[in-house]
Amino acid sequence: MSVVPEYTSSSGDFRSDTFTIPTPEIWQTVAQASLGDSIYEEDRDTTLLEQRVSKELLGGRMYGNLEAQGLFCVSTTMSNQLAIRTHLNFAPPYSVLCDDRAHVYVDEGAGIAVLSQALVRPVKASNDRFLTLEDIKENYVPDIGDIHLAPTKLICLENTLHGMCFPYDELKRISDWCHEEGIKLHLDGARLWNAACASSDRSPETYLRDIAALVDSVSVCFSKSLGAPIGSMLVGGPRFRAKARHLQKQQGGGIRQAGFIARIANHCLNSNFPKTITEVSRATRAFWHDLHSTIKRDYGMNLQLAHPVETNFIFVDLAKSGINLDKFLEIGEQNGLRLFDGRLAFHYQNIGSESLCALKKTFDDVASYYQKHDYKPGERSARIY
Ligand SMILES: Cc1ncc(COP(=O)(O)O)c(C=O)c1O
Ligand SMILES: C[C@@H](O)[C@H](N)C(=O)O
Repeated sequence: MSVVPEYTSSSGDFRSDTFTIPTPEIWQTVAQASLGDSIYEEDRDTTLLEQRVSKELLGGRMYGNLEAQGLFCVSTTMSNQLAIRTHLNFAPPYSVLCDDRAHVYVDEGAGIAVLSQALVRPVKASNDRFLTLEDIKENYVPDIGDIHLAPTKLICLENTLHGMCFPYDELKRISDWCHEEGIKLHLDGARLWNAACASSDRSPETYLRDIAALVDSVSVCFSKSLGAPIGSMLVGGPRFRAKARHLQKQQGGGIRQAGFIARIANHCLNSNFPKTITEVSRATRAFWHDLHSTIKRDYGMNLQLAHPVETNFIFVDLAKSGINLDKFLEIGEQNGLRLFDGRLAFHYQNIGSESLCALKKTFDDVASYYQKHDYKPGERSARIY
């Protein structure tokens, strides 16, 4: 039986912000966790976290001034799929429209089709960054009684998506239109914390509240940039939460003594939002600025981005930059780094000087290699994010 090597640090891990590991402080907070059974809604820490996220952080109101209520979930895949099933409420034929890069479409195991029996309408963002209302209008399926069609009953947006922020004003336009058309709007906000900290025209706290007021439901995640090992929160109106909680139990997603998980999530909120998450984004942008300019100056290599750097991700387009994926991973490993491909995820445990020096040296070594070797595209292309 193969032995999995012990994972003791994420300082050299740029694969994703999901790889952060619990800190000693996290384990210390567990000792004070409440012990109630959260399936019977008897756990204090779970209830306090649900209330803190829905009432305090998201301002207590969803679209239509509905009271916001939180449902603690084990993952954001679960909270997204529960939201979709709850909104669609089993009346196919219908369809869900989303960005063709959306996690709910690309990375949730065809959950929309399998669990909600819905057609998915993936749409390419015409600006390569976020879906506009025009993109949606050109691709949604109207409910006009045509028995050939699967009318659009839900739109799922994502903020951030590939580290890019969804502009508030565009989300407002889409929200207004959706609700005139009788279409529900869910937001996959696994990294909504990051978008809030990157907002240029309102505080992170105000941003979260303003966003929640535009959507019918939102998922926020504790196990990404916040640094918790597990946990997500699905927030919606009272009837929505009641139905989602029923479906959660049906799917085996009910959690007995969830107090310690909820307490850890709350601890990570206190520790990392908004200050730490803001610092990670600043460090990410600064690293890219320095990397691009020095690699060009020292080696003449013009590194290309697949997406703009707005929060905690740098998406280097390896092929356009003339870098073979396998060579990049090989040199990264030589420098003690864990990489998936050109997507570099920054988090509060890998922005120390040693980590960033190892990452910079990786690119120096790659650029130096290509001063002596021609670029050969590899068999394997980068993961489709
Ligand atoms: C945008 C987005 N949504 C949802 C998820 C799913 O989260 P989880 O891993 O908790 O299921 C992820 C990945 O972690 C993600 O990047
Ligand atoms: C791969 C995906 O599920 C994960 N959310 C990530 O961004 O790493």
